[in-house]
Amino acid sequence: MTENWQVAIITVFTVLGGITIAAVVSEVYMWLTSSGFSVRDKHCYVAGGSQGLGKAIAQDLARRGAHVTIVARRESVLKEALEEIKACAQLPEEQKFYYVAADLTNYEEAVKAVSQAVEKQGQSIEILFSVAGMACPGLFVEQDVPTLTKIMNLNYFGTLHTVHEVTKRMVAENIKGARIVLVSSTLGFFGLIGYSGYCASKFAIRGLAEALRIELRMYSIGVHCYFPGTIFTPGYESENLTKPQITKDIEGADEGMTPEQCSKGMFKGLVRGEFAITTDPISMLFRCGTRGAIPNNNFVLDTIISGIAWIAFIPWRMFVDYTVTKHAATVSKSKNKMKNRKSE
Ligand SMILES: NC(=O)C1=CN([C@@H]2O[C@H](COP(=O)(O)OP(=O)(O)OC[C@H]3O[C@@H](n4cnc5c(N)ncnc54)[C@H](OP(=O)(O)O)[C@@H]3O)[C@@H](O)[C@H]2O)C=CC1
Ligand SMILES: CCCCCCCCCCCCCCCC(=O)[C@@H](N)CO
Repeated sequence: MTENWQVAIITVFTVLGGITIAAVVSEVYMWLTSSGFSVRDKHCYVAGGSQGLGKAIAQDLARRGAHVTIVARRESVLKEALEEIKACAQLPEEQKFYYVAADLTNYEEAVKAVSQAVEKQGQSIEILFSVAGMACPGLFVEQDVPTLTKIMNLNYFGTLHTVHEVTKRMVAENIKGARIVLVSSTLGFFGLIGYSGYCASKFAIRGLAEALRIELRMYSIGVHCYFPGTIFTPGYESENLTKPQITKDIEGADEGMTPEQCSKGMFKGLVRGEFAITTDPISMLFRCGTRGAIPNNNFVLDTIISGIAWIAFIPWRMFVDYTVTKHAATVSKSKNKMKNRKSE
């Protein structure tokens, strides 16, 4: 006769086995439906490619045999970066590398940059990486509206200008294997103190990417969105100059990655055919927990992780809310002290 404990063991193994098989089937499904991500001989346009994440992506593109154009404002930085990118070329004799200096927040300049890149390369843009972005953290009431607008102007409208121009050309020229890769942030999944303007801009990119993923199927243009956590870049160093201490304290839980690690992980996701790409565990947890109707990267694992996330979000919320409340009490205490000192 089968004992109860035997039934229990058999049940556990059947469930675990079932989950494993389903996860493997989901993986095979991803593999079958992904058309890969070949950049060889293709014109890849990297907006914001002169430093940080954009430069690391451009270097990986060079290693994979692409023709690369990088775009940013400062010509001296572009020049130096281009040499570093060229040095990574897989086939230095055949690959072409150019830079275009432009301020992408200006629509006319963004459009002109695209046509200059196409002219220089003598080849239409087949893959677009829209990476240029900035964070200018601060407490909402201490920041002025022009600062908050500046963030949106680069992160959202800068992205929009280039994406719109490049997409129109891809459609008109019926480019085969065309892809658009947008860069949001883990803060495109959830809000955080000190990042109000930034979160809004990165949520906007997620919205744009989700809608375009569906719409651009009409023209067989693949759309992907990358959601990185902390990356150690020049941009990260400058955002730290204005970042409130409380924001630093909370985000300290995020280990951070180098731009090279991020780019490598992003390409892995692109090759797997993922729409929403994450490369660190915290961003993965928030991707699954806030996935809405976006495509899964593995139906079974994402569903299990989303369940874990919804439970993990409870202590997370308690922690951030408590930290902010405690911070408010400290601030008002020190304000009172100052007042008393003045009146003495
Ligand atoms: N670093 C981080 O912790 C994280 C970053 N991200 C996102 O990743 C992306 C890259 O970030 P990161 O590498 O840190 O940024 P960096 O500031 O290091 O690099 C930004 C790049 O964009 C260019 N750029 C900035 N403004 C403009 C403009 N108006 N017109 C044209 N080009 C411009 C810069 O060149 P120039 O100044 O010469 O114009 C540079 O090449 C951003 O979208 C960012 O929001 C997401 C999550 C975390
Ligand atoms: C449920 C479990 C919770 C686990 C702990 C979470 C830790 C908080 C992570 C906050 C990370 C913020 C990264 C910002 C990246 C970015 O976009 C800016 N650097 C702008 O460039």
